[in-house]
Amino acid sequence: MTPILLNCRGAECSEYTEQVQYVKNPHLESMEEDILYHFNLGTKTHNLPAMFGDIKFVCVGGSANRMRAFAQFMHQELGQPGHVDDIRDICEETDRYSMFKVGPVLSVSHGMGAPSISIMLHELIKLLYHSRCRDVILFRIGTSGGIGLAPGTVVITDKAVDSFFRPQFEQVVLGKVIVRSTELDEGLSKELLQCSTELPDIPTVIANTMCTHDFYEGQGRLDGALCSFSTEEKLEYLRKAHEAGVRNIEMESTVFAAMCRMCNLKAAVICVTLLNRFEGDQISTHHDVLVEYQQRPQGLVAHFIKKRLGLMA
Ligand SMILES: O=P(O)(O)O[C@@H]1C[C@H](O)[C@@H](CO)O1
Ligand SMILES: O=c1cc[nH]c(=O)[nH]1
Repeated sequence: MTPILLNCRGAECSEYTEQVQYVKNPHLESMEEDILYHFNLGTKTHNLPAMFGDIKFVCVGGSANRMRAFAQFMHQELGQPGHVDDIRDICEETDRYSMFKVGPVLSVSHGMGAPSISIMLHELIKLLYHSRCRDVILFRIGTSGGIGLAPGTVVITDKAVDSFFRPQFEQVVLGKVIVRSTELDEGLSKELLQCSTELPDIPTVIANTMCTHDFYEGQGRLDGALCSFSTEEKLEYLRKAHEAGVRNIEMESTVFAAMCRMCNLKAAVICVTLLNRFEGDQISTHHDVLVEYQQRPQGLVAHFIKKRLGLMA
């Protein structure tokens, strides 16, 4: 694995002659200013290349606190100067998303579900474009419900599939349905799996991930405020998902994969399972155990980043 160049900011970097286009929008060129509203950042108000030009890895996950903890963890892992408590939320003036920068690593929260992560990704990808970043890899590090796996297993997504087990994401644009592929980078997934074998206590598999638009009925749960099906119908659906190679369920992977693919960004989805859905719906595991589970995708990605940076002995 070739270590990547650090401190290489956009156009200053002589190793690269061509910029990969992360955005696919002809209208952006003619805009005098671009306001990234939900980040409270903009091309006129902020020097984005100076602030973000050296970003090489972006990690996203639902919760703001988890993404702050991940930034603090990366600060230690990368031996960054200064105190972890001084890592500030770059988006602190908005309460939509949180963003933390640690050297070449950006850690961003995206909230729950496809609409929330989609808005964040539009602005994040434009941020990378305006900052003239190159060779960036994106990771979604999250939680999920497992299908036939022991709780605590980390699933690296092979195919991100919808509720019909199709590897696609449907977006309604101007009243028409646009279908986008959710194919992820196979080499990156394999590299992450290799990293998991180099770490103790991170049981990891590569498998399909189902992305739903709801946590309760949408994931076949019997414990929501509404439920329109029987226990047997729920189990039959989970069995069908299992037959389709699905081993975990979450709520963002398809749109994350589709947008990264459209925008030429290498990406991977790494989610820990909090429970085995064949055994129940409620997440009743002790809080401390859940916290440790959530750290597993973080440890795996940290190991990958350190290897890529040539920081492993
Ligand atoms: O990144 P997180 O752990 O928030 O992702 C999953 C999918 C939903 O956003 C949420 C549901 O609890 O967890
Ligand atoms: O069951 C689960 C657990 C976490 N996240 C989900 O979307 N589903």
